[in-house]
Amino acid sequence: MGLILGSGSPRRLELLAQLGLTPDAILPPDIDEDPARGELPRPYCARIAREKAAAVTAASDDVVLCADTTVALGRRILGKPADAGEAAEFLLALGGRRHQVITAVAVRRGDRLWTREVVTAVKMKRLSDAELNAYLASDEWRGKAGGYAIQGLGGAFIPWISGSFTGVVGLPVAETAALLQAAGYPVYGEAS
Ligand SMILES: Cc1cn([C@H]2C[C@H](O)[C@@H](COP(=O)(O)OP(=O)(O)OP(=O)(O)O)O2)c(=O)[nH]c1=O
Repeated sequence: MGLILGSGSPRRLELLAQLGLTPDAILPPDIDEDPARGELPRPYCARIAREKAAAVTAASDDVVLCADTTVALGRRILGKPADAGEAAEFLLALGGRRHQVITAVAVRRGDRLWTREVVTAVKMKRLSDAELNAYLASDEWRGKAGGYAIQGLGGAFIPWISGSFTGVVGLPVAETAALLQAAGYPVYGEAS
């Protein structure tokens, strides 16, 4: 039985390492991540994680781990900003308010699938022009849902969260360990 990380996110690889796990292969899936018209953030995030898991080619006994992180501002889905202008728009919309960060995890073994959605409430302070400009110049917004990363410079804008810190970063480790165990993967060395 091999562990396949179906993700190109370096954060997910690091968070897996936090559990003491190293994947046997890293196979980032290539799927269309556009939301459907009117699709709400949580079902969208769960759907994308499932589609990622389905898109990874693996042997029937391999365990495939995929996830998707979506920032939700009310009913609005904030994906990865296309450019600095969009990142600025997201950060101005998020500042001074609470939003939700959803990470859906999907574990597949053969045709069996185990999934969890982890929702974390996050408060971002209202950003001054200097803070916004410094953050845009840092490039840390690139490739991050909602245009920020709590684990970097962006952490200075987050005075409060309620939920899973590792979920916000991209892979909630407690739930991931439970899903891998449910799929029979020996997280703590035990076979099943
Ligand atoms: C909100 C937030 C998101 N992110 C990142 C995690 C994810 O990598 C990214 C959301 O994009 P995803 O589409 O979830 O993942 P990805 O494209 O990086 O990788 P893959 O689809 O191959 O698994 O945003 C942070 O690193 N910190 C944060 O605080």
